[in-house]
Amino acid sequence: MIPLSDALRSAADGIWQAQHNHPFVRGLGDGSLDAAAFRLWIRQDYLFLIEYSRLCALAAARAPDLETMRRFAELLHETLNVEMDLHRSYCTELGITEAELEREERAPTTQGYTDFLLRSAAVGDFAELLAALLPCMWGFSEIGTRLAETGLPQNQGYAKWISMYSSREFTDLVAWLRELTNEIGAELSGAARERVRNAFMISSRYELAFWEMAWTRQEWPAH
Ligand SMILES: Cc1ncc(CN)c(N)n1
Repeated sequence: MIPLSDALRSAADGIWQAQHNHPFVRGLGDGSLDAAAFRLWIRQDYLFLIEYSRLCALAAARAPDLETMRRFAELLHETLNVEMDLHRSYCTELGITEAELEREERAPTTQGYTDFLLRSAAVGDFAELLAALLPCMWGFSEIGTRLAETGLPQNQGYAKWISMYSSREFTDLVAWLRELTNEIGAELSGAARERVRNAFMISSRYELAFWEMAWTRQEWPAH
């Protein structure tokens, strides 16, 4: 039987291709992305990563064995310290202050996506949690790798973004997550496989919606 991660990637191919073709992603790749769209993305993604860290912590807590627990603890550490550090350094460069970040509220897409991820972790089984998390890691890795293959843009900030998500560490984490998904997938019944597929599709749609949110600058009036 086809490994579960390949089956999921294939089911979501249309959504993933739309991400590769999205003007925000293309603009990162060729350096033409409007700085205002990137600023909005950074602020919202910082809020996303706080909730995503909770998801990694829940994944560690619900992991079926010690090795998986250790790997999710590592992913949590990487997210809180490496990935969020990158965002903090962008904020400094772009003149976004800590106070501004603290005032930032989750836009509906960020809210919907993070609520979905944490709901999957709270009421789904471990396989659903994993399927909801997988597009977050794999999608960024695939995008970063493809953009790196076409050469880094002149814009240093966007080049740094691409280097982070195409890095060896990030690619290795995705390879491990895919392996874990394939192992767990081999044991799943038909109904459980369907729930896993649903979770993967929903996260993939939210990934696409997240680029769109930043591209169309879905900002909300401060109250
Ligand atoms: C929305 C989103 N999805 C995934 C990633 C990669 N951790 C991210 N930074 N932001």
